[in-house]
Amino acid sequence: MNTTKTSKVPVALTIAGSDSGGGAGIQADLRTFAFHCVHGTSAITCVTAQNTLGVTRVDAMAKEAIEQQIKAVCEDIGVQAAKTGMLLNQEIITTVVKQIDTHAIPNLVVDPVMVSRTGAQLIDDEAVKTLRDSLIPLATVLTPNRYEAQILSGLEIKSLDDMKAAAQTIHEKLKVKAVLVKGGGMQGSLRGIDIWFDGKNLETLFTQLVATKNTHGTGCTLSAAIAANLARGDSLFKAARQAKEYVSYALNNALDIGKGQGPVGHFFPLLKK
Ligand SMILES: Nc1ncnc2c1ncn2[C@@H]1O[C@H](COP(=O)(O)OP(=O)(O)OP(=O)(O)O)[C@@H](O)[C@H]1O
Ligand SMILES: Cc1ncc(CO)c(N)n1
Repeated sequence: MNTTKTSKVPVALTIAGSDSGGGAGIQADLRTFAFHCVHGTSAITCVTAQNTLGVTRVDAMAKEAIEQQIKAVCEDIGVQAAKTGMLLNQEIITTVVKQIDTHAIPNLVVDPVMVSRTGAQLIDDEAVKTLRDSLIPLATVLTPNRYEAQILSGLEIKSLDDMKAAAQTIHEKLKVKAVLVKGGGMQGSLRGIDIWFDGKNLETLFTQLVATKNTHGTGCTLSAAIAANLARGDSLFKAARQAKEYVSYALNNALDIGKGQGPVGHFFPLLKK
């Protein structure tokens, strides 16, 4: 008698960096996929020595290693959605774009990791240009933070109206299906607010501001949750709206570990769907 239970489960792929501290990157993505009952696969683009205080070293993976990871997953398992996170340089971005095209990866969520929430640039200008011109046009959903939205829209973002203008400008300029401008880098209660635009609907996604310093990995968790929801078959806006709620849960369950900014908490009851 066949006693093994098999199930058709949605599969998502994260193409991102490794965070040794476990709070962001593929570590946050895979936990997020799991809590959405989505099987998580990964292609590591770079390895960071990182903790709650910051990043002390970054090593890029060879482009062949990135190619082979994506190929191995797509040729055997297949994915219903994917997200991109930290793509360190132009060569990595170009490699990832080629693989996304070769394997026709659907439902791509691009988290354009270029500038940290505090405004520190994370990748060089050449990489920013390649990200904007080659990868972002492939995005189903783009999730820039405040500073990344300023770069991509060319607009200064200080208010909610500025966030709305930036979302519409980015959608128009970069031809993405939908864009979610994240508010974590804004001031006051705006930190809990994101602006969605998909060419038709301009929506404000509001959650209460969570008074915690432990917000490491919020951006990774949000984009991974959107990808997980898309892999499960949700519509674009529903995927984003539910992901926003998930991040709010994760912030309210943040982990007080390390001497700096602890990670958001993915450990709470499985989502009731
Ligand atoms: N203190 C907070 N309370 C409520 N929501 C928050 C808070 N901080 C961030 N968020 C939410 O977290 C999500 C990520 O936004 P953020 O601007 O922090 O992205 P990011 O800079 O890419 O994140 P990361 O720091 O992980 O790179 C957004 O939905 C934002 O509204
Ligand atoms: C590996 C990695 N990816 C993304 C971020 C952005 O939070 C980070 N800090 N580390």
